[in-house]
Amino acid sequence: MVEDIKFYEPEDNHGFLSNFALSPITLSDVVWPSSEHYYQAQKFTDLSIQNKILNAKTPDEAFKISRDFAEQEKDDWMEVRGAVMRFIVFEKFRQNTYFTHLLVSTGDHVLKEHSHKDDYWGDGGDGSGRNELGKILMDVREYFAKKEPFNLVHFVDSAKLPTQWGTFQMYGFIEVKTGKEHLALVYGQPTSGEPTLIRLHSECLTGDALFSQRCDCGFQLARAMENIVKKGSGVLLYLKQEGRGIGLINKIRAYHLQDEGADTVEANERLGFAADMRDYAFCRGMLSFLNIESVSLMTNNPRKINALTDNGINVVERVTLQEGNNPFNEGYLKTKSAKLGHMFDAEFIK
Ligand SMILES: Nc1nc2c(ncn2[C@@H]2O[C@H](COP(=O)(O)OP(=O)(O)OP(=O)(O)O)[C@@H](O)[C@H]2O)c(=O)[nH]1
Ligand SMILES: [Zn+2]
Repeated sequence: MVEDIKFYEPEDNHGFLSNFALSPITLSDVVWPSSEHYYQAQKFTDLSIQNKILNAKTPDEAFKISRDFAEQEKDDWMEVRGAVMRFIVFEKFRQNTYFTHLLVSTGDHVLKEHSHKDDYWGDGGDGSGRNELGKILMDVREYFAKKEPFNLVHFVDSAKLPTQWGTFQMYGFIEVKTGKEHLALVYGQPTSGEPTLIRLHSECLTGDALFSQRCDCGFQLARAMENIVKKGSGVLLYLKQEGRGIGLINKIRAYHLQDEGADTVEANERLGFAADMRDYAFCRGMLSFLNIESVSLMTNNPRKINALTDNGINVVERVTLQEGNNPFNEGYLKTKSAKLGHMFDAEFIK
């Protein structure tokens, strides 16, 4: 059974669902610090009261000011309050895409405002309340859940990842279309407005974890993480695309054919696969969650540049990542250059 998500205090788990969560909303050039500020102010026609609430330092204060003037509430407030709430909750999420990602990532859990004080907007504390706010939030969620980029991945959780180069923050996502688990490793605080140094790294168990010298993956992974830490900030997307999308066991079959003389492209084709089965469209969801719109991309692979560009990410610069050439991957690197278009210096693959 899917458990209910109960929220109340903005600083607690799922607090972003509360109207008391700070989330600036701009309406006709006026910036409301929270949906609570806006909702409380709409109770009054008197502009001076509206302004007092607008300028309240906190949502709690906005609520208290509104109580102080309770006698001056609009006559029709009870009839219109539902529409006002629906409007401002929708705007809150429309204008705060990070919150929208979090909202959509709650999937199909029932959302409940767990309030002992309120049995209209909330659940009344004992579950008997109408939970009208929860219902509005679920309607808003349904609307955005179908829209890109929110429909691409669901964020699950985040934790620290200390490494030999520095401590990254690791974010876990589920790709909606396939159910695959992907990671984002974030180092430092990428500056908004500036391109972020990123790498899209396709999973390669043999290279990344088992020290294989058949490919260049493990060496590239290490260098990419080092480069990010040296720069002070950046993001590595670790993508569940083992074997260029054919999976680990099929990659072993492909390696077997390569042991017998096939190159990396021929081996895939003999197994009935395209040379490269990867699709990067969902990366836009992860980058949107992290608020990244323009990037310096560490890659030698022109397909990755095109995939991001096609998905609305501005690739400002390509950073080469030529690492780990050795006698065992010489043929592999040459084939990538000749058949897959990888951009290597002649020196690197000679
Ligand atoms: N099918 C198949 N996959 C391979 C082979 N060697 C490595 N891979 C996979 O290829 C992916 C890495 O892709 P690469 O083409 O090396 O490099 P790239 O990531 O596309 O491009 P760069 O950004 O330049 O590194 C990983 O998923 C590996 O598991 C192989 O011989 N056959
Ligand atoms: Zn590899």
